[in-house]
Amino acid sequence: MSNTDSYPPEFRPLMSESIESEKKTVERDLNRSKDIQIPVIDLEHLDMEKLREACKDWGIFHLENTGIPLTLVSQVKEITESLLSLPFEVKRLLGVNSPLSYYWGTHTVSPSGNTVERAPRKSSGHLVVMEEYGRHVTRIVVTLFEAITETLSLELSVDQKTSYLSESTGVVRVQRYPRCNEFPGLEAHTDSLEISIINQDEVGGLEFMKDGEWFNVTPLANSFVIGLGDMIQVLSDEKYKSVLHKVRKMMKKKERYSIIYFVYPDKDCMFESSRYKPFRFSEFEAQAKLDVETHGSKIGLSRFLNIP
Ligand SMILES: O=C(O)CCC(=O)C(=O)O
Ligand SMILES: [Fe+2]
Repeated sequence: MSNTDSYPPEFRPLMSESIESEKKTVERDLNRSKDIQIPVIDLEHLDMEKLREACKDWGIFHLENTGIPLTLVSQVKEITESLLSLPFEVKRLLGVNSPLSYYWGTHTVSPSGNTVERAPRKSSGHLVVMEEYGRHVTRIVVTLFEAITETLSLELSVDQKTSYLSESTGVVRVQRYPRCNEFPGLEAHTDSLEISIINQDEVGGLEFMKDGEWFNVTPLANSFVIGLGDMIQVLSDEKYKSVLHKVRKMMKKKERYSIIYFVYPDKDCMFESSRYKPFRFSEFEAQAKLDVETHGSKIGLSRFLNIP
């Protein structure tokens, strides 16, 4: 199926190129990230020691047995695909009052193609499904956050918990990466938040850095990928690290979809730790945004280091 029309005009020339020759593909494959088995955490039967190790040594892991009905996940995938495959002009022009936004490029990571438009609310049925999905991922992230703070022996009051992990900030973002040789892609970054829940499809392409090397996150059926963000790094006083990750630029066979849930601290939440100057989350966000606008990419936590 040719669905070039559903992509922004500036991406179409990249997509119409034929997928490069077998020889070039082999050369490129030699430079590819390595395969590795990341930890698999069972949410229903949480092994706290395994979780601690996954957070300390990896910052990224698969989460299984989450209690999300598989039919709900399939419905969310179907909605994602149907919304994103609408003609670009339709997505750009419709639904100005919709709560859904549409953008292309990587505006939170670098300013490339950062135009933000509104996308259509396709039907209220879609909204019901997305809300149900939102409730599940919120439940999962709250459970996981509590367990992570337990592995750190952090005793947080209810107010502190809801400030560090503010449920009302949660957002589900659906992303699509075209099938092509070289796409502007998602460059290496850490997420400016607590925890991300990534649902990547079977195409794969998510990569992360560990001990200075890039590795693939091989898709694992019926599970999610959990990534620790910058605020877990601060909260844990660097016992746990936010994971540097990116998405491969070349999708050889198929376009790729990912459905991600991001959840942030409250804007006023104060972070204090031995390594960083005290800051409010809103200050961190504003600095990250400014850095993306002025330097082309996020600088992140090193901006807040507590160097005497
Ligand atoms: O698409 C993905 O799998 C990851 C996306 C991501 O890391 C992000 O949007 O911050
Ligand atoms: Fe990310």
